[in-house]
Formats: sequence, C-alpha cells, structure tokens
Amino acid sequence: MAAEIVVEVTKTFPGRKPIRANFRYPVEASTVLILFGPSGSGKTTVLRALAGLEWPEEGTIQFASRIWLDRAAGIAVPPQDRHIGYMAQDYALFPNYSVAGNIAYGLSGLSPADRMQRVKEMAELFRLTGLEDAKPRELSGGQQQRVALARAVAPRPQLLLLDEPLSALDAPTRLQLRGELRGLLKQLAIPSIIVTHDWAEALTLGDVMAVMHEGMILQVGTPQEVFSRPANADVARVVGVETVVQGTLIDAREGLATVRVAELSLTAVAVENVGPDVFVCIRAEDVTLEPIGVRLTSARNHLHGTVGAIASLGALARVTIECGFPLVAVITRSALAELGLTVGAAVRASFKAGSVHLISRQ
Ligand SMILES: Nc1ncnc2c1ncn2[C@@H]1O[C@H](COP(=O)(O)OP(=O)(O)OP(=O)(O)O)[C@@H](O)[C@H]1O
Repeated sequence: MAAEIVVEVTKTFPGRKPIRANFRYPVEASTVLILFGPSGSGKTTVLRALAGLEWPEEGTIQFASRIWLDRAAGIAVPPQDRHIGYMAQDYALFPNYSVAGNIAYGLSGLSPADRMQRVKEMAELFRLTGLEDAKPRELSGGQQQRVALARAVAPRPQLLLLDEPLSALDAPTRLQLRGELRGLLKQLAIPSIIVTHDWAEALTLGDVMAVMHEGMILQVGTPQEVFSRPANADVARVVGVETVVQGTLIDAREGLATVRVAELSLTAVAVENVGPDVFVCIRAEDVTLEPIGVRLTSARNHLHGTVGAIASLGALARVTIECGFPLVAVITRSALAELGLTVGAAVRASFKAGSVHLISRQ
C-alpha cells in the first residue's frame, strides 16, 4: 500500500469555531497537495499543525509509517524531529544573516565542508549564485522567496510545507515564478503541501487538492476534478471556477488566442508563456445563456448545446450545458424561467474572450 498522510485533528482558538480537518491521501516523492480555501478557512492552522507549530487539542497526524500526533495515546513529536521544511507566508528570513547564512541555518548537523557544499548546491539550484553575501533587504521579492525556499529544502526534509509561497510577490513575478516553482518541486522530488487561495496557483502547482471552508475539508481530488466537478454548492462557491477542460492552443495573434477544446474552437485573451497544452477555465457567472437564434451579447464565443443538468442554488441555478464539453453557467431562477430551460432544452451559451482563462499544463 502506498504511504499516506493522514490528518484528523480538531483545533479550537478561543471564541472561534473549531477547525476540524480530516483528510488522507497517498503521498509519493513529488506529490504536491494544495490546501485551498478562502481567508480564515483554517489552511495555515492545518499546515502549522503538520509542522508541529500548532497543537490541536484532539486527533492524529500520521506521515507514512510515523505517528507525529496522537492525542489519545499522548504522542506529540516535536517539530525538529519531524524533518520538515517549512516556509512561512512572509518568508521569515533572518535579516542579519547573509543569503548563505540563511540557507545554512538548518545544516548544523553537517561538517563545515559539507555545509559549504550544500549551500553552494542550493545557491546554484535556486539561481542565487553571486548573492551569497547579500542580506535579505538587498534582494528582490523573487530572490527572497528563493532564499526562503532554499533554506527550507537545504536539510533535505521528508516533507515540504509552503504557506502562500507566491503571495508576497508582485503580479508579473508571481506569474513567472508559478511555473518555475512547479518545475523546482518536481526536480526536488520532496512531497509538498502548499497553502493558497489562488485558483490558478492550485491548477498550476497541484497534483491533489483539498478544499477548506470554515475549518472543514470539503473535498479532496485532482485540481481539475475539484474545479470542474465540485462535490457540493459550498465547494463550487469556494473554487468559483466550474468549467476546467483540457485544450490546445493553436494560434495567438493581436492579443487573442484560439484554443481547441474537443471539436470546438474558442477565443481567449492571449497570455505569455502558455501552450500548447492548456487548461481552459471559465467562471460560471461569466457564461450568459440565450435562446437559439437570438444574439443578445457581443461576446466572442457562442456555443450551441443542450441543458444537461440544473441544480438549485437558492435564488440562483447552476446549469450544465452539453456543448462538446460540459460548460457550467450560473443564472438567476427568474432567467431560468424566462428562457424556459429544462433538461434537454436547446440553448446558446456565450462568454467573452476575457472570460476564458488559459493556464499551462506543462
Ligand atoms: N493564534 C491564533 N489565535 C486566535 N485565533 C487564531 C489564531 N490563528 C488562527 N486563528 C483563527 O483561526 C481561523 C483560521 O485561521 P488560519 O490562519 O488558519 O486561516 P487561513 O485559511 O490560513 O487564512 P489566511 O489565508 O487569511 O491566512 C481564523 O478565524 C483565525 O482568526
């Protein structure tokens, strides 16, 4: 049987709703698990509990064959014995240490020669060569992020925990480092858990994704599964992107990209550094439904299909259109009635090029 991470914990902060996180998944060398959810849902608390920096009052945490926490049995392995690499959201670099000093921080068990060698390797891997003597304040945000990552992985941890690793960066740097981070994690081959509330990050970085909401894990699956088949209305609301399909970028010119999905051709706003294999992501509220034969919107994409399913979301309805791929729209119940939509009805779905988000699958 494959090694597993098992988390079944309850942590209560005074005056707050308890965080009850239960999940398990098989872990292999380069598996990246995304802990996804809105601010305050409990992601950081779960990550810190795994690191041994937060102590749940009840429950168990198991990593492969090792039990790190078992409240009932009185087992509580301290952080330093878990062999974990942890990177906090603000990086928490030591301001008075150089880059080399920061990277070497967790290497006191090595001989001076081995420590120097490891720092050199890390500097090369994380493109920090030449900056070894610089202090953190002399570095760009992206360089600081790489130092923090280098420090976390230098002791060769058996599990890497990254809390919002890209959130402190400006948008262009974040976009560039997203792809780079995925490559690095695969190269390092250390199982990782990444906290994020950014769905593009979840799709780019994750092999498995756990969705958190109000202290509970609501769904665990591949990112594509979770985004395109949310287990319930809460997950759908949390992830907010209900259509995720695989596509192929076939052309990009004058700011617009043409993407093939199944037998269809869609127009998206072109983005740099993606393709040819992409995830095509469309938020349900960006899809407009119209009667066949009437063109009400100026959107670039118009697809003919039939209604596959209708689910009630209170005042709203979630409508799945079969149009070559399952496309999800969220419309008001009054719009549903006006359009006379029932399962099997013909309908046209429209959405703008700017509503089609392309994310690299490489
Ligand atoms: N040390 C603490 N003392 C009191 N309450 C806390 C503490 N740490 C977290 N909480 C509370 O626990 C809940 C979950 O917080 P947590 O930081 O785990 O959420 P999160 O999903 O990581 O959010 P964010 O993305 O904003 O960091 C919040 O209501 C938060 O206020």
